[in-house]
Amino acid sequence: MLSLDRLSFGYRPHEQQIADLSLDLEAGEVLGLLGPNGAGKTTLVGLITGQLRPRAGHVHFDRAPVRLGRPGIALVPQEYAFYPRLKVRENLAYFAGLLALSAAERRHRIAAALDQAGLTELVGRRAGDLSGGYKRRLNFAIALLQKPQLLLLDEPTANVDPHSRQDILTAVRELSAAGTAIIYTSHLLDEVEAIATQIAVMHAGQIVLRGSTAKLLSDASSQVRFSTEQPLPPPLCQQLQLESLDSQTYLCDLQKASLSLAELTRALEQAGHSPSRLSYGQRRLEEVYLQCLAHTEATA
Ligand SMILES: Nc1ncnc2c1ncn2[C@@H]1O[C@H](COP(=O)(O)OP(=O)(O)OP(=O)(O)O)[C@@H](O)[C@H]1O
Repeated sequence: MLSLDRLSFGYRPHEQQIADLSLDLEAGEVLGLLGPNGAGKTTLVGLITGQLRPRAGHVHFDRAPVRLGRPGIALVPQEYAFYPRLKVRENLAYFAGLLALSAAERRHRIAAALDQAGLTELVGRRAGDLSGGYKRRLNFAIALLQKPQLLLLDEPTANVDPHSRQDILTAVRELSAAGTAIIYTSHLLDEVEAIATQIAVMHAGQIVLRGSTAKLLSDASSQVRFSTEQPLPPPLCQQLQLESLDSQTYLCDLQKASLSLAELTRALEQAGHSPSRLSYGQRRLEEVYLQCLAHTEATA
């Protein structure tokens, strides 16, 4: 459905914020787009929606090149994108009026968007007077008016309370179940782990890790993470094939190192380093993400 082919982009002639990036996404998938500050997530979102033009490469949606305002692609931006002086109802009526719809279809879409975003009770409130969480919901409702096939959400739950966050996540799940492809950028990894079917990690304008959430988490399930009181000597790290996450936190892939958990702890104890805060089994996305970035930075 969405296909990015060898995209490059720079804000200025000698800069490159997106570097030879390719990515595909199918209907109904929720892609968690992760990466540290400045990795290029918002820039990539701008290229997908057609707000930015690639220097090289292509963005295709349903096999046609993407242009700004293409029907079927909607964005929930980081910043508030409505008229604060207008009421909630007036904002929705204004944005629905920009779509080529019959009056009946407009009314229907407004009611559905209000319902999906949990805003029905607040239609008469001035948008600027809403709380931060409800302003986010209004941003979301405006994007839903289009009934998008591809919905991009750029940190939609930043500064949102747990209740509003759950409502937004529920709405995202419902949209994905109905076939909408979703790209979701967030720094809240628990949230991404809960809703994303696919993960892409960006670093310096490139995708450094990509795969299904289930596969990425299960691939890492033979890994043990532990801490020690003192940094371990490099020969011991080499012998046990340990990857250093920070000066006193290590990761061992038992499968790759051909070790059992008992053998690993015995070897550490024999060398005088009792492991503490040891975790083993299904990994959390946060660990996979941090490991990926540590590895990327170490090899950069
Ligand atoms: N309008 C702009 N003009 C020039 N440079 C920009 C502009 N917008 C972003 N950049 C630069 O592009 C790079 C990528 O920024 P971008 O906002 O896409 O990152 P991000 O991954 O979304 O970060 P964050 O997690 O902080 O939102 C950064 O180095 C940033 O300084």
